[in-house]
Amino acid sequence: MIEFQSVFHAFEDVPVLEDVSLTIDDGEFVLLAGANGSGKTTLLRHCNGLLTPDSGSVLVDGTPVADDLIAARSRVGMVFQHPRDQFVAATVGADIAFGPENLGLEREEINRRVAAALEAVNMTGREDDRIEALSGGEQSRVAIAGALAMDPTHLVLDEPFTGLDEPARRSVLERLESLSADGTGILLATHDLRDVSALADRVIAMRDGRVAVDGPLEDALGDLEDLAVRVPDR
Ligand SMILES: Nc1ncnc2c1ncn2[C@@H]1O[C@H](COP(=O)(O)OP(=O)(O)OP(=O)(O)O)[C@@H](O)[C@H]1O
Repeated sequence: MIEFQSVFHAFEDVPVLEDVSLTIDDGEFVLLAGANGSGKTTLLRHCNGLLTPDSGSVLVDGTPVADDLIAARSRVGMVFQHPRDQFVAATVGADIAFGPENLGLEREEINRRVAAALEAVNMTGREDDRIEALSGGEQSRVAIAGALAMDPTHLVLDEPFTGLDEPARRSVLERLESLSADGTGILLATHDLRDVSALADRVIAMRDGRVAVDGPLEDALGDLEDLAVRVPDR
């Protein structure tokens, strides 16, 4: 479970998160919506300690993130909006293997996880490709694969479908759906709820750093339209 307890965060005295309280349960698939600048990325970066609250707490499975960063980072898989920030190796296979290697897993298990993660993003057999030679969409898929290979208990994704072609998007969505069914909590930030709405248990929408909407999508549609979020046709 990921829990925000009355979290405040400011950048240079400008408040960006104000009194954010929410819980993502295991196996719950939650969409995080809101206009540009409403605080989505800032919220996501608190889930594994990339940012720390000015006041309030963020807990992962009951432990404050700030008390055990390593535990939070092994439990919460993070996919950034700009995947270039995320790579640590020159080739696809080496990059995806990096996290599982740090967990001290056996080579056979690492190879299995890399292959499964590549399959999930429709890139089977691309282990030896150089990351810098990949297209933007392919790099996004490698970033998602890197998070999947950690087998995290929670996945936090910031606009993961930007630049993905249709087969890749569908493949990633299917993988997220099955992970959620198996108990992985998923928090996915997006401006566009149309593609993912069928999977989501709940939508949280931010307005000016505050949670403006939190509930099942069907209850929230009217409010979401006011928040510059693309919603499915009714
Ligand atoms: N490192 C930073 N330093 C100063 N201000 C920042 C920083 N990061 C974010 N902000 C500001 O915080 C506010 C919220 O930004 P954030 O990236 O969380 O919004 P967002 O909802 O994810 O937006 P988008 O939909 O455009 O990705 C913005 O006004 C932004 O300019």
